[in-house]
Amino acid sequence: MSRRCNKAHVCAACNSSAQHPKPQESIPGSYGAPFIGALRDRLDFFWFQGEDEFFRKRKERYGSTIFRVNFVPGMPGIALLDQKSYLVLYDPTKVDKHDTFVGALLPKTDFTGGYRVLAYLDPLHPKHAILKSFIMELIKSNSSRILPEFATAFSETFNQMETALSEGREANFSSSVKMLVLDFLLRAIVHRDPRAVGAAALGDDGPSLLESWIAVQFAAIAQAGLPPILEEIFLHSFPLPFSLIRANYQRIYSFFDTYAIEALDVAKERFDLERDEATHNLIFAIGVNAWLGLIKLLPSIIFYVGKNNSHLHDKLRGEIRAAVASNGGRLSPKAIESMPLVRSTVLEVLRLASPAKYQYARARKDLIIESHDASFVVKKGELLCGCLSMASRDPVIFENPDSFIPERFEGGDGEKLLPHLLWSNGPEHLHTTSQNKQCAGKDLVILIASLLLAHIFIRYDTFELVDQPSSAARKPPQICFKTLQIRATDPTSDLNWAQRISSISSSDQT
Ligand code: HEM
Ligand SMILES: CC/C=C\C[C@@H](/C=C/C=C\CCCCCCCC(=O)O)OO
Repeated sequence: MSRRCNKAHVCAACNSSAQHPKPQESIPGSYGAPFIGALRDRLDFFWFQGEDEFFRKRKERYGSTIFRVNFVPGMPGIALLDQKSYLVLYDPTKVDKHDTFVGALLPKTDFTGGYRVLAYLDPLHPKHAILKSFIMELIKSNSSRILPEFATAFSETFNQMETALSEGREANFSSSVKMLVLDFLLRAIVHRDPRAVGAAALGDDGPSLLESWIAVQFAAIAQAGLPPILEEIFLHSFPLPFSLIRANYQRIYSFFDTYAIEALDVAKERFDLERDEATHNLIFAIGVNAWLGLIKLLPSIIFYVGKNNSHLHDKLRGEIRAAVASNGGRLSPKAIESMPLVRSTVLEVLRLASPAKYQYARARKDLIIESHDASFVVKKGELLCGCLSMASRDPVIFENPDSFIPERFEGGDGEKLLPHLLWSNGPEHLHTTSQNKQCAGKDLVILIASLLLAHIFIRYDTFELVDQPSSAARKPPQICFKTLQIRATDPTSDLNWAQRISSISSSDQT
């Protein structure tokens, strides 16, 4: 339940109709001396403070959730850290999303076949609606494949997890999720198993090919876990050339060009897209938009549920198994819709750990932007940067903003918070369209994350995670299973529950 503001202003959070405050003289903060200021901020961001402290310290120093600062790799902009100012990023009459997918960082189009792909286009661009509609159509037309293909990929992965644990090896989900998600996406949307024998097969190389293409393309803002001096000199100081990964990208392109036959036919016949442009857009949508987001989100789901095991596991297990049982033992779309705690848990993880941490845009005209207690003038063309992890913890909106509360989004009070859940580049209660920049996979993401939890608590009674070593602070945490407590076989069937559910899901088209 959001708390009432007690400040004199128009606030989206408490909907009061008080007078707008007069815009303050200037936005607090500074960019520092040319080059030096940007370098200092970059070193603070990556090394001396880290992302969270970087913004938290400046918010306290300036006494404002809106301030000027240099964003990595070195672009001056205006940070938006509260839920009120953040909403300007979603107003196409006020902001221009052209070439702001990763702020002012603009990888060469060599990485995407010479095209500026969908994620970099403003909704007013003539190609935006066509390309967005193409991706949305692929998700919609493959909806019947989502549940069975996820069930198969899940089962393959967790058979490996169980084998690793039984042999005393590490059961690293952060690593195995990369193949799980890629297998699932390519089988469901491209209709081709990446490891099926063929001239353009990816084999087991899919994840590493994608990682190399992403790492070089976005090196300037990546954190590779190298020693600071090496990372600063070789990754953050100048753009890396496409030639470093040309051969790898060619393999990815060949796979899609050879096997994405139905998808590329849809591109041509329904949207009149040339094959080459459609292929590069499809690769980016699957490889960056979908795969990169999901391989970060799914381990976070496991981490947050795993670290809160005991009572939450009992409640999730009870809800999931009851929903499946009341749907004829089928993990059907209807069963998924009967899991309010699963959905709320997924939304809470997306609030606390959204994989897309920043949203950028440029002021389309001179603007007044407002926080909960101040307003400022922004000049046309200035870069705005929404810091999602701060806005998602706005204390004006969320009770106990830093706490993981799996029930937070359940029931009537939970529904009232949906306008403040911003992970998909738009409020959760609104919908993706070809005219906005909200995530094309918004509903698919929540379905996939819900399926992960459902399959976990169908196959296992509970699980434990290996504690994170503190020394791994700078690298992304590795989520590893310590135990997977398999559910007892069902006495009424010669199949155990996991096998039953997988077989039913694969044949279940309802
Ligand atoms: C956890 C996973 C995901 C997260 C956190 C996420 C989040 C986002 C965000 C924040 C944006 C807007 C980026 C910007 O313009 O600033 C976006 C755009 C997009 N997402 Fe996702 N997404 C995820 C998964 C997916 C999936 C599974 C798909 C399916 C193909 C997808 C397709 C897209 C596309 C095509 C766009 C560009 C939309 C446009 O430019 O209008 N995403 N996503
Ligand atoms: C991290 C991707 C999360 C969700 C995908 C989403 C939108 C992403 C917006 C910006 C991410 C740009 C890629 C940055 C990669 C940096 C290297 C790394 O962290 O691995 O689209 O659906």
